[in-house]
Amino acid sequence: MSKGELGIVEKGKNDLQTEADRSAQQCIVSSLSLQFPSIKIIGEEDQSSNSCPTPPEWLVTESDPNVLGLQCPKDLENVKEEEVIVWVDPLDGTSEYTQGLLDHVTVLIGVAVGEKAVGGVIHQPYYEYQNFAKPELSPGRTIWGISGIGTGGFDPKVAEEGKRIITTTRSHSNALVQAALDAIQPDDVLRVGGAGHKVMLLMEGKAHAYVFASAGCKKWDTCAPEAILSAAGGHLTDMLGRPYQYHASVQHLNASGVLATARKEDHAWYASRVPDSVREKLSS
Ligand SMILES: Nc1ncnc2c1ncn2[C@@H]1O[C@H](COP(=O)(O)O)[C@@H](OP(=O)(O)O)[C@H]1O
Ligand SMILES: [Mg+2]
Ligand SMILES: [Mg+2]
Ligand SMILES: [Mg+2]
Repeated sequence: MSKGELGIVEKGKNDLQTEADRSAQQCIVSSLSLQFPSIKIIGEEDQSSNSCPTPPEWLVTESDPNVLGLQCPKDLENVKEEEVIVWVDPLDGTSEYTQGLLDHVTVLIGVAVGEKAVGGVIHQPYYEYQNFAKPELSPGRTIWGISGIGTGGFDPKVAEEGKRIITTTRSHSNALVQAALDAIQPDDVLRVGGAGHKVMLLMEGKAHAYVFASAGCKKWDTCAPEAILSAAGGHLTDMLGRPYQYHASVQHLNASGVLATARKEDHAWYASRVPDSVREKLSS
C-alpha cells in the first residue's frame, strides 16, 4: 500500500489477490512452519509459483507471554503437533482493501484439531487507522480465542436486545443472499467486507447475526472467526444450522453459506427463518 501499487491479480470472477495477500501469507506460513514444523498449514493463496525466499526480517520467532501463561484446557493438553491444522487467510476483505476500506481488513489464523475449530486469531492491521497520520502507522490490534479458555485483545459487548441488526457481504451479494435477509425482517443491515470483520461486529455488540446465504466463503474465512466467536458465547454454522468441519481433507468451500450469531441461544431462531427455497439451494 505504501508503494502505491497493490499488485492486483484476478484469481476469478469477483476474486482478487494483491501483493499484501501474497506477502502476508508467506510471512505467516514461513513463521509458523519454523516454530512448528509438523503442523499442517492450509492457506488461501497458491504459493507454488513463488521462488523468493522469505526475508529473515519477516520471520516472527517470539510468542505472546500472556497467552502462554494461560492454563491449557484439559481436552487440548495431549494434542500432538501433527494433529494440528492451521487455516490461514492472510488478508480477509481483499475486495474492500483494493477500494481503500481498510478497516474491513483482517488477518485470520484458525487452529483446528481433528474436525473442530479450537482456537484462532483475528488481527485488524488498520484498527482505528483514521487516528494516525498514515494508515500503515496504525499499530492494529490482535484478538484471540481458545475453546475452553475464552477470548482476549478486545472488550466484548452485547448488542441491544429486542432488535435484529444483521451483517452481510458487501461485495458478493446475490438473489439468494437477499432472500434470506428479507425473511429475517431486520431492523438494519450492515453490508461490510470480510468474514473476520463481520464476526468482530457480532462480538463488539454492533450486530446480532451474520447471514450469508451463498457459497463463496472458504474454511480459512471461518475457522478463526468460528473458534473465537464460540469462545465468546456465539455460534457459527452453515445456513441450515449444520456445523462445518476443519480437518485437512475437507472441501475448502463453505458450500452452504454462513450463519453466525453473537449469542448461541439465538442461533436456532435465525436458522428457522431460512426460506425453504434458499434451504434447497444450499443443502447439498
Ligand atoms: N462469490 C465469492 N467468490 C469468491 N470469494 C468469495 C465469494 N463470496 C465470499 N467470498 C470470500 O469470502 C470472504 C468474505 O466475503 P465477503 O466480504 O463478501 O463477506 C472473502 O475473503 P477474501 O477477501 O479473503 O478473499 C471473499 O473472497
Ligand atoms: Mg477471506
Ligand atoms: Mg483472503
Ligand atoms: Mg481472497
